[in-house]
Amino acid sequence: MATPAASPLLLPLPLPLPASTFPPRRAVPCARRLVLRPPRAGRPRLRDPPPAAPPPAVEEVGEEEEDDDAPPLRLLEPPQEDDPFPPEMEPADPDFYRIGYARMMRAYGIEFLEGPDGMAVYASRDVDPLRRARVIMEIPLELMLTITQKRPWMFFPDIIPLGHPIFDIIESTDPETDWDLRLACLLLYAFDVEDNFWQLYGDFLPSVDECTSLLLAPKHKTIPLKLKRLAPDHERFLWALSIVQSRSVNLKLRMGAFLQDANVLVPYADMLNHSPDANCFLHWRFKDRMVEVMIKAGRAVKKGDEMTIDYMSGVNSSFMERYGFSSPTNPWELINFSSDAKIHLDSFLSVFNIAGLHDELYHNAALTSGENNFVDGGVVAAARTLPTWSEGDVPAIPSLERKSAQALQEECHTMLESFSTTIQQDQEILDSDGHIRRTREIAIKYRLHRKLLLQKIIDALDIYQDKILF
Ligand SMILES: C[S@@+](CC[C@H](N)C(=O)[O-])C[C@H]1O[C@@H](n2cnc3c(N)ncnc32)[C@H](O)[C@@H]1O
Repeated sequence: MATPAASPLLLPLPLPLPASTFPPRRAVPCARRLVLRPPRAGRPRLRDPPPAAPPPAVEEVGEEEEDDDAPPLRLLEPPQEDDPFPPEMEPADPDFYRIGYARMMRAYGIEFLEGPDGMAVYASRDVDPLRRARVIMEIPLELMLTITQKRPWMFFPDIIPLGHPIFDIIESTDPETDWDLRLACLLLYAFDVEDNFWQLYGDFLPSVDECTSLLLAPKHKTIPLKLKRLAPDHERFLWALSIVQSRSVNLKLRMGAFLQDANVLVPYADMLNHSPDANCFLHWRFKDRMVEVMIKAGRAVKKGDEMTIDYMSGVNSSFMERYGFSSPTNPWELINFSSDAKIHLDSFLSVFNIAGLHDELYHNAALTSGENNFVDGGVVAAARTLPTWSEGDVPAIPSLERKSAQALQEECHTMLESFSTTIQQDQEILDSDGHIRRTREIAIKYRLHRKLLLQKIIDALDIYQDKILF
């Protein structure tokens, strides 16, 4: 990492991936299968290649522990080495050849495939639940884009010539609000540097058409003047912003004596999709400056399972703004009601056999008779978002409850009518054979999920009114 004040450090540049390692997005057919191979070393060698590095020892993370006798996950494939040089050649000073050496990412027991939500990471083998978290990917700092949120500004890539406008941008922007602008600069800069890793990795990033995060929340409408040198046109600038918004995460990085909150874009790990019930998490390994993707302790993984991380807790609208997607089962969904009407929390929960505390509501399906599958994530979301009351053991009065339920239903109807399309029309657009751009498709899905939730709340309140009589 470097600070703007420091003279540029000549740290090793990452070696580029061979173009064949990971077929580019735009060239890959729909049902593509992306298999990650450990890249070949590209530099000349005068001695036999060293034996393949053993899989790293799994570290203890937080409270999570690991079975000592568990077999390590194997690399996807053994490294492929260059042809050895003729034996009569003298080995030269190995240090000379280590200049410019860079560590590459390593992956264990996973593969990168195209799924319903774009590129994603899947288990390529079963993993038994372990008492400690287990590494499935390691990505060295040199490949990441990072910028710390407090001074001293430390960032990567750090081989930036003194006087470059990036220093100005970093100095003059607010890390709280403009973290995306700062990261976007680093991304654009990395693309400018010849042979930079990101020039190749960029082929696997979504194109402008596929970027959705700016669709509903265009934060930076114009390119700051200082950025013109990095982003020649507005589209490129927006693309970089969208990429960092939708793919970066916040991590605490310990660098020497500093423990810093940083915004980071971690290649390969940025292919992990989000789940509120994620089976993996990211961890900064201080000793050798690697980000690890780890399977959570106690989680069993079956071959073919999707590996996910939890991006953040938030309502669909925040997911849409930041990451460009929403989910119909997002347990954090929220609707803002303006009326004073409230329904009795315990009565509502008991009608649907929902128990637990507000943040951890769950449905007890065993208490539901027959094939009734009305209760799902949408009803749990409804229980969270509906205005409710609860006063000790004071029971609900059915007539008052029905009145409140009707008032809330009316408000949902008004919200539903405020959309320019109906649920059915949205569904028809999505089902139609005509080609719609991915950005539009995602925005329509978001709109649809919102409406489906409103409809679900209306239906749930119907059932509630029926049952509260008894
Ligand atoms: C960090 S990237 C993950 C990799 C991405 N799927 C790709 O194709 O490159 C985040 C993006 O993946 C998609 N995504 C991630 N999790 C999702 C989810 N649970 N549902 C729908 N889309 C999701 C969204 O488009 C989001 O902007």
